[in-house]
Amino acid sequence: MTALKLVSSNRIFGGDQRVYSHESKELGCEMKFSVFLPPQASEGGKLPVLFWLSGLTCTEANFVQKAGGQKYAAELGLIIVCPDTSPRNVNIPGEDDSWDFGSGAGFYVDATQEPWKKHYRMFSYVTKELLDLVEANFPVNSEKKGIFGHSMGGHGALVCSLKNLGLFRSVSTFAAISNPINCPWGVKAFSGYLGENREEWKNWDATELVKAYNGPPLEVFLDQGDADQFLKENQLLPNNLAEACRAANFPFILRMRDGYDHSYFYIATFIEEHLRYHAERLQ
Ligand SMILES: N[C@@H](CCC(=O)N[C@@H](CS)C(=O)NCC(=O)O)C(=O)O
Repeated sequence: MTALKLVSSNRIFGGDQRVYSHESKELGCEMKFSVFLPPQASEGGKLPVLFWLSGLTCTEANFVQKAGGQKYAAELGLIIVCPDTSPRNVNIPGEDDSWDFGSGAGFYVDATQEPWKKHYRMFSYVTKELLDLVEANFPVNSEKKGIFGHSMGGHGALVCSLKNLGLFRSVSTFAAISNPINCPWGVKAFSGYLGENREEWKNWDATELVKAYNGPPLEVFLDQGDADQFLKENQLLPNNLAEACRAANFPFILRMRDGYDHSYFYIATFIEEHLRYHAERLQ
């Protein structure tokens, strides 16, 4: 396992907000991730861990700087790990050309298509390599893992939990891309990373995965602002996922938030509710 390099560490609410870098085998490049260690991390016990997956254009920094989650994670004794959203500087022609494909837009899938397939393996990176690194380096209770995310990262949280039966015990999303095979962002990303076979896309689509789910009991907490511009542009399609959950008897909570948009202002407003939700399920 590769060594972690400490990039920064700042005390906040009695815990430490850190950034680390490491050489990723899955992605074939140097990656950064952030980790919040609550005060309880220095008391010798093992703590629950949450993985936060960010949306398009983000890095490991957006959540820690804008969501305001540390205060509640410090109170609840939760470790929060935030990876970057794609490989970086891997010299693929055009990797930096769009904000919704390539750099900053890895979509948490394992690409099968040239020229992306060697590096764009964010699904395996998050659910195997990063998870192993976190368990080896921080005081984590490996029985108590949850995952949550925003927009593209909400899609990632759903897919990482629905495809890894039993790995994550709690899942929540803010403004998730809920049915990517039927929205412009998803069609663009899946065409590029996964090719033109739309049957294969279903293996990476939360709405389709819920229909086929055959794992241990799981509930998804879906959160959505009703003034979200991307909801209006049919990029998010939460009702398609809710409908699939209803039809499959898959437990879900859908909270619509009056007047909230897609931004981290919205996330900061409801982050406490999500962190308490995870803490309760990871007790
Ligand atoms: N770049 C896009 C917006 C992309 C966007 O809204 N990204 C969301 C995730 S999908 C985000 O979290 N942005 C970073 C931030 O708000 O800190 C635009 O200008 O329309």
